[in-house]
Amino acid sequence: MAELRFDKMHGAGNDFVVLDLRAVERDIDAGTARHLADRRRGVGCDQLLIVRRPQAANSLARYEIRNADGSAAGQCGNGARCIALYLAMRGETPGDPFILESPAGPVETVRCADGEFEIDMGEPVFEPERIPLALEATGTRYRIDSPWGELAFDAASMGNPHALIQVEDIEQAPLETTGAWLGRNPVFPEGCNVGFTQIIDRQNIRLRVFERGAGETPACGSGACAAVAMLRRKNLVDDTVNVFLPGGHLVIKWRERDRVKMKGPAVHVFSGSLRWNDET
Ligand SMILES: N[C@H](CCC[C@H](N)C(=O)O)C(=O)O
Repeated sequence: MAELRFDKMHGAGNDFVVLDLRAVERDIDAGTARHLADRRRGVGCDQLLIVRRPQAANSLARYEIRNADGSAAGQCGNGARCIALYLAMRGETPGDPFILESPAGPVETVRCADGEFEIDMGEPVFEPERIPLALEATGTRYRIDSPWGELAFDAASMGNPHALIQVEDIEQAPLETTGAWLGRNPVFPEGCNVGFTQIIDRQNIRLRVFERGAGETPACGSGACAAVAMLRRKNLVDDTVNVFLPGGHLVIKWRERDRVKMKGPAVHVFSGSLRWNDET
């Protein structure tokens, strides 16, 4: 029998099981991740966040991400804020900005006066081969034939792949059909998180994301970063944008050729421990 202590947390409703494995270097395989993420047989979450000892001298901790389907992910914006809160709750964070190591590279974290966290999420990547996306843009967008007709989208990486489809009415966005279809289409060799956005004005957008390995989540931090960068690059929004997702509100800042800053909430819900027969 295995026993694991965990913390249940969320960032704008995107929920996580946090496992602090800094003292016990053990792997968490895809099957274990799926078990922990199972909302009936396990604890239940969109992603599993595994806290590891830092590798870089100037970082507080390293984190790994597993989606609910057990697949590994390269970045998790809402998760980064939750790890920052997790460390702050243990009195491990200094007053000034501190570095966390994500699979996509270092992210700098600041606790704001209102208790939220601002994370420097790094630079967005637009080159298709680095997303990766096996498609060339036609004009300023990518176009692909789908069962529902031609689909036009933008694409970028924040350390994980994102596509963005603009819609007139976010409530009617076809996440479970078009979103699911594009997210596992072979043009994205590693799959993709598919965002649907309705632009309200230059400082406000609505966003829903069908996430790779998790389905529609209440919020997606890296997806919000990618969406603002893609829209800013086409001069459809300003440098600072309120992103309204079903689970909450994030503030994203990006100037061309700069790093994306994301500000948002993090909540600790409960701690617990789980025993199960890990030979399953
Ligand atoms: N919810 C996360 C994204 C998880 C990314 C994962 N779905 C993938 O890239 O496979 C966020 O707040 O950024």
